[in-house]
Order: sequence, then structure tokens, then C-alpha cells
Amino acid sequence: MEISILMLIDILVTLVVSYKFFTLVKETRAIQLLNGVLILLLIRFFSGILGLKIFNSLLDQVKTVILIALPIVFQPELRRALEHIGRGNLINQLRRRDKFQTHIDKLVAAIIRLSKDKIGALIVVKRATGLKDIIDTGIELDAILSVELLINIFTPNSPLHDGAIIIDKNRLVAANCLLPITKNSNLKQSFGTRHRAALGISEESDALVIVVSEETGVVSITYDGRIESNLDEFSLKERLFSKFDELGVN
Ligand SMILES: Nc1ncnc2c1ncn2[C@@H]1O[C@H](COP(=O)(O)OP(=O)(O)OP(=O)(O)O)[C@@H](O)[C@H]1O
Repeated sequence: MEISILMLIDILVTLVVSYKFFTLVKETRAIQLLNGVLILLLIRFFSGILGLKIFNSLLDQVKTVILIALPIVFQPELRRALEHIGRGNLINQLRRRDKFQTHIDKLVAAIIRLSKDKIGALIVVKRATGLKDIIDTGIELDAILSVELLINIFTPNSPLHDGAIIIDKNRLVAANCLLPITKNSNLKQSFGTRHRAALGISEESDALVIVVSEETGVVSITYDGRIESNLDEFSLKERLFSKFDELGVN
């Protein structure tokens, strides 16, 4: 078989597009469904070879239902993916990164100071999932994010220090908010309600949550129902950056 240049280009383009698609969905809930679809296609392939006619037609029906249901169930992910492609322009990306760096720098500077002073904090950073029901449990602020404001809010005895704050891009949306507590029973005993609340909201939304322990000053981050502890300034910035870059916040 002759391999033409066109064929090589074809393979390369398919690989690049598949890789891009995979990186877009890998940390979303779409990945589980994608795995399911791949398994289904594999079963359909073998059942085709074996000539199991009734089973084949059943699998074909299931495939049709899934194809119709996909765009409905994954409407937010699809929208994000299309927006991501639309933002491909390099200048826009650089501009976005720059603006974005400023929000992250402010946030991280405040967290590091809170950590040094062992001031407990619970900071929910909104991503794609709306958090209206959580915001409604607290006090709406809609203030521009600043290091001083963040420190002021969490300073013990300040009227807003209890509960969580919600941040959306460079705005501090609300404080004093109540988060759902995780039901995960495999957590370390040392994680109290502040950390359990951070995990709870990260299980129910795609938000990133930063926790500063009042007892130890340790900084943790939760996302997708997972917790990472003992983050220093560098790794915290790195986590925030990669999570938001993925989403394309501006
Ligand atoms: N469901 C919740 N939603 C929002 N904030 C909460 C919630 N539960 C607890 N908190 C916050 O956590 C504080 C209590 O933290 P607690 O000491 O139980 O947690 P912890 O995980 O051990 O943290 P630390 O290491 O800071 O002690 C409360 O004063 C409140 O500000």
C-alpha cells in the first residue's frame, strides 16, 4: 500500500483534532459518557462480526437514542468547547491571560497572607456552573476583588467572616454563604466542617474552592470532589491558572 503525503496529513490532522477533543473533555463529566459510548461501539463491532442480528438492532436503537440525547445533556460542555475553538486567536488569548493573571495574583496574595496569619478562609471561585442558590444563602456584595477586602472579610469577628465567599472573575459576589457538606466518609479526621463544605460544593458544581485552615494555616484546594492540601504560592497559582485556562475565563 502506498502512503501518500495526503494520507500522512490526513492521519496527522485526525490525531491533532482527537487530542484537542480529548483535552477539552478529559476533566468534564463528558469523559465518562465518552468511555461508555466507546465501549458500546466496541461491543457493536464484535457483535457485528459474530452476526448477532437481534442484539445488533438493539444496540443500534440505543446508539440512536444516545446520539439524540448527547447535545441535550451536554449543552453547556458543547457551548464551552465551541467558545474555546472560537477563542483560538493568539492575540486574544494573550490578552485574556494577562487580565486573568491579575485576578489570580490578587487572590493568591490574599490567600498567602491569610495562611501566614492563620486566618481561616473558604473561597469559592465560580466557573461555568451557576451558584445562585448558594449566593442566596449569604449576603450579596458585588465588589471589585482586592487583597485588602479579602483579608478584611475573613478577619475574625468581622461581621462577614463566617461561611464562604463567592468570587466570579474579578468580583466578590457574596459572603457569609452556606455550602453543602460532603457525604464522603473517607476523609481524614482532621478535616472539619470548613474542608467538608469545600468538598461538598466541588462535588455539586465545577467551582474551585480554596480553603485556609484556621488551625494550621495550610492551604487546600478542592475541585471535582477532590482535595489537594499543603499548596504553596507557586502550586496554588499553577492550579488556578490551569483550571481557568481550560475554561477560558476572561
Ligand atoms: N456548610 C458550611 N458552609 C460554609 N462555611 C462553613 C460551613 N461549615 C463550616 N463553615 C465554616 O467553617 C468554620 C468551622 O471550621 P472547622 O474548624 O469546623 O473546620 P476545619 O475544616 O477543621 O477548618 P480549620 O482547619 O480552619 O479549623 C465555620 O466557622 C464556618 O466559617
